[in-house]
Amino acid sequence: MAEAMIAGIVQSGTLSPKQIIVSNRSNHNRLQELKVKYGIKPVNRDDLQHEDVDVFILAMKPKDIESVLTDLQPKIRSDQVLVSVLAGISTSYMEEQLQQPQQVIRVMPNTSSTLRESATAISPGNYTPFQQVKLVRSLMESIGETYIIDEEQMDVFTGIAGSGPAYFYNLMEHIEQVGHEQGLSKEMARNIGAQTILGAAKMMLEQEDTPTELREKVTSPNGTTAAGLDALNAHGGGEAISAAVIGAARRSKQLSEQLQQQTIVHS
Ligand SMILES: NC(=O)C1=CN([C@@H]2O[C@H](COP(=O)(O)OP(=O)(O)OC[C@H]3O[C@@H](n4cnc5c(N)ncnc54)[C@H](OP(=O)(O)O)[C@@H]3O)[C@@H](O)[C@H]2O)C=CC1
Ligand SMILES: O=C(O)[C@@H]1CCC=N1
Repeated sequence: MAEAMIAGIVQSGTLSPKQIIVSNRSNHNRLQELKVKYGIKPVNRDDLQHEDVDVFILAMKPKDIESVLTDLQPKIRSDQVLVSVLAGISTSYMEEQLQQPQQVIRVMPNTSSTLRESATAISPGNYTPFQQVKLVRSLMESIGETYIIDEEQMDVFTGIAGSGPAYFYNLMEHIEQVGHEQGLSKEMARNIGAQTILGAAKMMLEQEDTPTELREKVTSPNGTTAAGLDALNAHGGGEAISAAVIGAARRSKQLSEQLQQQTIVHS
């Protein structure tokens, strides 16, 4: 996810690559790869000059957050903003762990950040002034559309937009396969599938019509689309998508609850 954000931010010109300092746990080759590809500044974790950083963007796995915050806590000032992209990690959890009125912002981007087409949610914590929210929002705007939301909506946002690209890629895997089985080259099936998703997405964004109206305009009585939709519904197509969103949102909530329980056990 970090690479997707770096790619989008560098492309946008919002920051120069030299302003982006990238660190990780141990994979030096990966840092060098990012340096060659984007011109960012790689830094070993232990050599990071924390006082020089305006915005920390945390992009490790949720299971690693506790140790990262414990490590950061004595090294950061309360006016430095911590932005977390971690699924299921609440701002209140971060604030508690940091043991001072720390500026934190939770965001949920997606991998389409690479092409500056993310749908990114933003929820500030309790101690984050508006100016910092504005700053982080402008950074997130450089990788796509942004939405400031109540943090309680973050789980479902994650289920739709954070995880969502994978549902469409999964759909495309099926389209590629069935197109190929029915006589198209895989490349042709992939391209026409992707162009069809792109066209439908643009119709949704640029036309006033509801999804239902748009669907009905494609569907001639007793025609091909009706036959396709009947098959889709018979196989639980629509419900499957709802279940995917709910499953991902539930997992986001669960990640948060698990950490909260661990904190109670520790204290
Ligand atoms: N993938 C996605 O589409 C999205 C992911 N997210 C969130 O982004 C986060 C990262 O996911 P993803 O990019 O897939 O995961 P990856 O496993 O690809 O990346 C995790 C990175 O975190 C680094 N890391 C781990 N521990 C530390 C540490 N203590 N200090 C510094 N760096 C550390 C790892 O470094 P090393 O390799 O050296 O161990 C690695 O570079 C997750 O929390 C996820 O919820 C949010 C939105 C979308
Ligand atoms: O699968 C995950 O947990 C992360 C969060 C959203 C997308 N990927």
